[in-house]
Amino acid sequence: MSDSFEKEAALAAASILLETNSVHFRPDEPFTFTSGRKSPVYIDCRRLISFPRARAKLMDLGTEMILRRVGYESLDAIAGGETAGIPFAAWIAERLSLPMLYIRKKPKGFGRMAQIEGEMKEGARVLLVEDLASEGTSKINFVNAIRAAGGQIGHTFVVFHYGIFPSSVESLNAEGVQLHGLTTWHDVLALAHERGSFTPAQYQAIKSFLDDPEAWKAPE
Ligand SMILES: O=P(O)(O)OC[C@H]1O[C@H](OP(=O)(O)OP(=O)(O)O)[C@H](O)[C@@H]1O
Ligand SMILES: O=C(O)c1cc(=O)[nH]c(=O)[nH]1
Repeated sequence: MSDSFEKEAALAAASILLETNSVHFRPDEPFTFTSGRKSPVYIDCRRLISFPRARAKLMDLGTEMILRRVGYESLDAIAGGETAGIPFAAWIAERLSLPMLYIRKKPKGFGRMAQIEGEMKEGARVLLVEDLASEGTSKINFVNAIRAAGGQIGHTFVVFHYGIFPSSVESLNAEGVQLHGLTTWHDVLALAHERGSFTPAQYQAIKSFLDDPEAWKAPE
């Protein structure tokens, strides 16, 4: 983290995720990611919508991060990724006084057959907003949809970025898209350790997954 704003943002977001019980650890019954990967940990950012003070703080920080990193006059629309990205995109669009869109995972199979909902002008500079990035698979799908519909995209914002899968940043960078996240697993784990949120055994197990997710094996 480069400056005091970024440090404050990372700490506040990590603290909110812990306080709202959005951080899950379940080694005996692993979670399945969108990519198909099995994992003993899962972050449920969808819960955040039910906590008005926490979500307002996160959206204030997110808006500030976007203004600092992307700019004040460099975006024409804010697009939420179906499903979890949609409410966050709405709150950020409101704060930035920009039009909002949402992007379906797949084109709707009937009606207009649209994948992008809302009015996206040809060449619009779109920010993709999502709740979270793990391996980046869903982001690439949404980026392709924005481009196929005539939009431009160079930035995506998430509340939480795993920060342990280099492929997430690399695959987006290869598409010319920068990923901006408020906080990562490194921030959450450090704060959880400081607060004693996990037992020493849980802490070690989570750390060993985060240090080397490829080596982690789900129980038979
Ligand atoms: O693959 P990544 O780009 O790293 O992001 C992981 C995605 O997985 C989750 O969505 P999920 O597919 O579970 O759908 P949902 O938003 O409809 O719950 C989450 O909301 C992210 O969008
Ligand atoms: O990769 C995913 O699908 C994923 C991971 C995670 O921790 N939380 C989530 O909502 N999705």
